[in-house]
Amino acid sequence: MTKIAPSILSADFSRLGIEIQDVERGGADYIHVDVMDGHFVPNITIGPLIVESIRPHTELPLDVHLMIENPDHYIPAFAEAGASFITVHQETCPHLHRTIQLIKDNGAKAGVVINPATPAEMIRDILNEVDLVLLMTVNPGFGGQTFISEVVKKIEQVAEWREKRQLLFEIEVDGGINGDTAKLCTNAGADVLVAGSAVFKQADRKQAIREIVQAAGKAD
Ligand SMILES: O=C(CO)[C@H](O)[C@H](O)COP(=O)(O)O
Repeated sequence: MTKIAPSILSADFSRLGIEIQDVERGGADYIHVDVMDGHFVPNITIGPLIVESIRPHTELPLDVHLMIENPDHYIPAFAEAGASFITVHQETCPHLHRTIQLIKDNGAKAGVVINPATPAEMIRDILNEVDLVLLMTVNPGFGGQTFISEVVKKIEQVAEWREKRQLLFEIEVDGGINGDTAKLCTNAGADVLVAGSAVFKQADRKQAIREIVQAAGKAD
C-alpha cells in the first residue's frame, strides 16, 4: 500500500500543530519534516526545537530529512526531540556507515538520501543497514519545484537491488509529487510519497491525499 508523507515545508508555520492534525485526519502515514541549514541547501528551516514542539500533536511517525552539513552533530538532538526516522544525505556523510549506526544508537530508524544527480551506486553498499531510502526528485531546498523524471530509472534500480537482496527498506520519493508524477514513482517501486504543495496548498487536505493515493494506483 502506498504511503503519503505530507511535507510541512508547505504548511502554515503559524499553526503547525493544527496543520499536522488536519493531514493526520486526512489519511497521512508519516509527517515529513525538512531540516535545512543554509549551507548544504540554500534555505534555512527547522531545528530540534520545532520537532519537539510538534511531537505531541500527532501519533504519526515524524520522518525527519536532514539537509544539513555535519549531520552527526545534530542526530542526537533530533532523536531526543522525537524523530522517528532520521534521514541523512550520502553527499554530506564521508563515513556513512558510522552515521547510520549513530542514528540507530539514538533509537531512531535510519534513512539515506541522494540528490537527483547522484548515482544510485553511491548508496548500494549501505542498503543492508537502512530502513528507508529517499530518492530526491527535485534538488532539495524549496517546495513547489518540478519533478525530475530521470530519477524514475534510479527508483527502478534501487527497487531491483532490494528485491534481489531480499531487503525490507522503504523507498521514498520527494519533490514535485502530485497526481501526475505519483504513478510514475509507484510503478517504478516507490512506497512512500512525500508531497508538500500538492497537500498543504489545497483547501481540502483529505481530498488531496486521496487523489494522490488513487493516482498512484496502489490504494490497498
Ligand atoms: O525536501 C523538500 C525540498 O527540499 C520538500 O520535501 C519537497 O520539495 C516537497 O515539496 P513539493 O511537494 O511542493 O515539491
